[in-house]
Amino acid sequence: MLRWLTAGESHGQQLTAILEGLPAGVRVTTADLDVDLARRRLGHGRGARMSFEQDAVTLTGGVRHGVTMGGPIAVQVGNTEWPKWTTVMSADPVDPEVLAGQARNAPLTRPRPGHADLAGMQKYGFDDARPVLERASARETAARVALGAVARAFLRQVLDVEVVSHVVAIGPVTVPDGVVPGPQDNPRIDDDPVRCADPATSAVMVAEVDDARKNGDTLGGVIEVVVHGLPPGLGSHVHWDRRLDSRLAGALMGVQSVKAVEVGDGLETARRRGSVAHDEIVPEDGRMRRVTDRAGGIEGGMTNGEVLRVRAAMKPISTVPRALATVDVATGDAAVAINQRSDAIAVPRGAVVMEAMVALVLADAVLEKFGGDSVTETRRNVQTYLDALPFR
Ligand SMILES: Cc1cc2nc3c(=O)[nH]c(=O)nc-3n(C[C@H](O)[C@H](O)[C@H](O)COP(=O)(O)O)c2cc1C
Ligand SMILES: C=C(O[C@@H]1CC(C(=O)O)=C[C@@H](OP(=O)(O)O)[C@H]1O)C(=O)O
Repeated sequence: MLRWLTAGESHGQQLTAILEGLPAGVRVTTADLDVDLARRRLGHGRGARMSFEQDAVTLTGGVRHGVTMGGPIAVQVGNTEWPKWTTVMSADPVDPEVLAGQARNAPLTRPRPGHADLAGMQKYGFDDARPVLERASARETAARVALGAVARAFLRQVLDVEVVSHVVAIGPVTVPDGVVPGPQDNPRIDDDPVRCADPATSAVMVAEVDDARKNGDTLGGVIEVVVHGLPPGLGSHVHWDRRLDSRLAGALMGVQSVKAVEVGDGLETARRRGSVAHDEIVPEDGRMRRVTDRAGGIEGGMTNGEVLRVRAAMKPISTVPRALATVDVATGDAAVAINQRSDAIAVPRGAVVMEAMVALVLADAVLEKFGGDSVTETRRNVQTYLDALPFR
């Protein structure tokens, strides 16, 4: 079983993450983590912080000379914002007079509709949104992406699995059906300002982002994660919490601002008749082939050997410059919500976070099916299974 945890605040000293349960022998370096962290910072519509936040990443446990040793893998991602926040975010008590002189420490009492501010203040008994937004912030996804890079290395090394993603909708602008990136397409898609795999749609998406920003507004959208190279049989039909679709949906819904998850053709499937909703199986050269991949590579909660496709829908950013109505909790009066430096849209960056979550869930499912204390052992178990697989 693979377990992972993150800790740390948006303007704290650093994020900390631990990944436990990965076998020994996975080749992974700081540079591998840097690749995905850099990808997470890109994208048209990103906020100012993403142009200077450096994501200073260090592997602090579980890896020696570029190879995992079987123990928990520990990662820290330093916040380059920290020097400006040492007093306001200090773990130890600070002299109240010193704090009073810090403009950044002024209580945030005008909660943003759509962010965690108000529900978090009520739940935890705060009269200031700061302690809520610091942890609700998607800054935390940098830690998940660092762990996802480790999971990605494992998947590549045991199964040649590639996890790619693309943005399929921004606001009302949607890519045409049938655009599915290949296993090596991430670098090409990364070059696109909105990580869209279709150049014509990309241009319209960019215009949509520019228009929203010009009007003091924000946007959401839909991301599709596509996974090539998975064998059939990951996950299981036997119990709800062993279903791979259930585990993927939970992991993707666990990313800030995700409001819906679809597997394969998802909601569209529900609108079709059965005769055109499923993936027919035909014999070909003594093997079997699926005519389509509407199911997105999962049937009965298990991979079926086809390309895996899952989609996550992100709501628009809730720090809307054209400020939304709220109540000042200090006075009870009508007010406009906090507006501060923010992304106008985080969907292109969010795609890299979704990849990380999918990679972590798949690495867990691979270990559940094949076990192994070393990459060599896991690979051997995979090969034995594939060699014995009927109807292949
Ligand atoms: C990668 C990423 C970046 C985000 N950037 C911002 C941002 O700059 N400003 C903001 O208000 N919300 C941003 N969000 C969304 C908030 O984190 C989210 O609205 C908040 O956590 C509440 O969402 P929830 O209701 O889904 O929990 C971002 C989300 C992600 C995934
Ligand atoms: C810092 C990151 O994203 C942040 C997520 C976020 C939010 O409310 O979720 C708000 C913004 O933070 P700040 O107000 O400090 O600019 C984003 O920049 C990051 O992704 O690394």
